[in-house]
Amino acid sequence: MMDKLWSCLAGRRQVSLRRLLAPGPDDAALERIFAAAAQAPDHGVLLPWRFILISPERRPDLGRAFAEALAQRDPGADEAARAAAYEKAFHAPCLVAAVMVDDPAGATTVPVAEKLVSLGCAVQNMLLAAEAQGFASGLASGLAMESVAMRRLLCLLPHEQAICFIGFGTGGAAKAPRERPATGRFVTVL
Ligand SMILES: Cc1cc2nc3c(=O)[nH]c(=O)nc-3n(C[C@H](O)[C@H](O)[C@H](O)COP(=O)(O)O)c2cc1C
Repeated sequence: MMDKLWSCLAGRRQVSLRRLLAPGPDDAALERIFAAAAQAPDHGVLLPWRFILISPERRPDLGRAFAEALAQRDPGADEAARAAAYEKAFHAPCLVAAVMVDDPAGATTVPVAEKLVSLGCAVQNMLLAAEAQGFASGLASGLAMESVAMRRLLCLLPHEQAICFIGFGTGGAAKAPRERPATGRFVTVL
């Protein structure tokens, strides 16, 4: 059991979204990926996150949002830069936006940092569930996440924040394993 878990933990690597190729997960595999998110710890059981699957039909809208976000923060961006921003929407056969929900209606003492931790756990569960099913994955964020155009496209409420996109697909060229920090660098004993 530990071997299986470890092989997923150690086997997962960031694959840039443009290198994620078809096939992506089918409906059943994707459902397991989302079900894995539901296993995340969640202080207060607030469900402080949600995920938005970007359908193929809406990729052009996402592309326009990326391009608009670029134009907003850099009005001088040239046509090539705008085209590259638009193209990002077509990377990865399966693309999901990860959104943190800091719902004031759930007024509790759970701080926003804990909600973000819960989202991070959900995301990692999803990456591992993809890995366990033979799919590669990658995360992408950037300034466009907070743009007006992106917020409008994703229909975010004021208390919601798009954190990153998660791409799933079939891996690019195998990367050399990343050297991981020795536990002594981040574990101390009080
Ligand atoms: C919230 C979040 C956002 C990320 N956004 C990006 C990104 O925009 N571009 C990118 O290349 N990697 C992004 N990454 C992935 C990291 O670059 C990657 O995890 C890191 O290089 C370590 O590699 P590994 O995941 O293979 O261990 C993101 C990771 C996290 C947790």
